Amino acid sequence: MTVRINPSILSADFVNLQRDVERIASADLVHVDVMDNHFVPNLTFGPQMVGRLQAIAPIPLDVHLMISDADRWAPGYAELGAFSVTFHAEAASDVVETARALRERGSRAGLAVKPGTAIEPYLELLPEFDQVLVMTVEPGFSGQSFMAETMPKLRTLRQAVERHGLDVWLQVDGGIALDTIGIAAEAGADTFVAGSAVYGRDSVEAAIAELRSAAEAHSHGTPGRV
Ligand SMILES: O=C(CO)[C@H](O)[C@H](O)COP(=O)(O)O
Ligand SMILES: [Fe+2]
Repeated sequence: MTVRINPSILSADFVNLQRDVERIASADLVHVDVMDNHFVPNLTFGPQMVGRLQAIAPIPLDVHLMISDADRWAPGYAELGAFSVTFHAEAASDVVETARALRERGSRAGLAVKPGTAIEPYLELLPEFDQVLVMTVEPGFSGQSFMAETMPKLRTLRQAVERHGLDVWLQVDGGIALDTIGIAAEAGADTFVAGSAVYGRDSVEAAIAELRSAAEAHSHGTPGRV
């Protein structure tokens, strides 16, 4: 199974964002956290900044919207050219319509769920999505501790994806570091967001390589895995 490492620029230096985005060129995607101080108690930036990041980033943008009224605002991020746009199930009134609007505009459609949100109601909708994001912390801030109690949700998703032969990426976000990434990989994740575990290191390149090896060692489909 292909492992993807998506550093989160929430842990970057906002005054030197271009420099910090260029430092992670060896990663797969740039994870861009959009927060509105309403859906979550934190505020980052909006479409103007995402448009500039899209113009300068050396790797594609993985936009994670933590904003209310996702149905209304998500399609605009796809129009900026983002590779993927993920919105929260808790913030949308029609997740299928919003996912279709994203795909029509050329982006991968992602559905995110908070730690306390059950995944079962969305399993039959999986073909409408290209990726599902299981939050492994309460959304809002970087540097929080990984919540292992979210792993059963990931196992349920992995089983559903395999059973139906779907190509849906399973992403985790929050508290992913060298000591937790293997737990999420073993539970079925293939796409890993890491903020502080990348930008908190002197060598972000070494951090990305080490996270990738640790995930691959526990990934589904790895030769030798039972
Ligand atoms: O969506 C997020 C927070 O809501 C961020 O992507 C996440 O916090 C990444 O930071 P860290 O890896 O330090 O937990
Ligand atoms: Fe995120």
